[in-house]
Amino acid sequence: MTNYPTLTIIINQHAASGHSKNILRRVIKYLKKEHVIYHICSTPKDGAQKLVRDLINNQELDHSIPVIMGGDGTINQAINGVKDSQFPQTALAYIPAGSGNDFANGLALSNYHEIEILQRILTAVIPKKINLGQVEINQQRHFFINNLGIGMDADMAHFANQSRLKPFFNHLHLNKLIYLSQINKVFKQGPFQVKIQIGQQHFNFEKIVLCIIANHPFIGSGIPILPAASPYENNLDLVMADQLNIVQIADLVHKILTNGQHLQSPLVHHYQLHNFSLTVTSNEYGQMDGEDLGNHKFHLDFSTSSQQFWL
Ligand SMILES: Nc1ncnc2c1ncn2[C@@H]1O[C@H](COP(=O)(O)OP(=O)(O)OP(=O)(O)O)[C@@H](O)[C@H]1O
Repeated sequence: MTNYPTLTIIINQHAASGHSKNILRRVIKYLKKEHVIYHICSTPKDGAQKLVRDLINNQELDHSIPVIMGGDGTINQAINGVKDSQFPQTALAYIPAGSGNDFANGLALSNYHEIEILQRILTAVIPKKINLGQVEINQQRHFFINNLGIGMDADMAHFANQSRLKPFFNHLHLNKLIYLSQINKVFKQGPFQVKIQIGQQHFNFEKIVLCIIANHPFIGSGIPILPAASPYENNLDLVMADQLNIVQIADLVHKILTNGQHLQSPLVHHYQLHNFSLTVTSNEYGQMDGEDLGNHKFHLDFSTSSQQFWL
């Protein structure tokens, strides 16, 4: 017998086009070598949310640590399952196994091999508190780990998901190229109006093309769009960009990728906030942790929450 905790591994075997199964194989090999007791549950087609909620509500975890293995979509669903459950304080562990893994970038887990992450989980003494975004959409509460975006990033995600080229790029493991291939459609979308309310104060922005509310610095598989954002701080970063010409876009992209000076541009608006409302008055695409929110007007009430992690 070892002193290690028992693990319940909740794996999305389809994450990263099935590559998550290779990570699971290496994890199991290590657990067997160390005589750790573990159980495996695979996520169903509709994801991890109901599975995690039911495991908690039916007390099937039986004091084991739930270890989520998958990408950003899977960890988002797992957290929403915890929050929906009768024990919303339940701590999770996470081994990134997706294609993008931006949440893992935000937690600096991407610097570690999966077996190092596993060793940290097995030897952690107390769970750490990680900040989450919380948003109310049509009186329904959702939690996000990465970001919620309206405008260019959501347009790009929407058109990429619709594209007939997507399976082709996925097959070649060139997932990021699908986004670049959609850039001409994204530029055809016009600017939109955003209204922000912070307490009693109201702010209007007339010609916004990009609006992102983020919990950590990274979007799009490691692009540090909000270098000051931290998942350990109890706030959210809001960044908006005004309508830009191609030269201004090139300049901002260069600054994002080199020195983080893009936030100083007069065309970029940046705030760190705790509680605020955001209204978009025209029909626009939205995304939350990569999930398409559709094309419509938005009224969103943001606040923060937290999730305990064995890290
Ligand atoms: N058994 C399954 N069969 C088909 N799809 C599944 C199954 N389990 C989960 N999924 C789907 O996988 C998607 C989530 O994938 P996830 O985000 O974890 O991986 P990824 O897309 O490779 O990584 P990332 O989001 O980090 O780029 C969800 O939409 C979920 O519905």
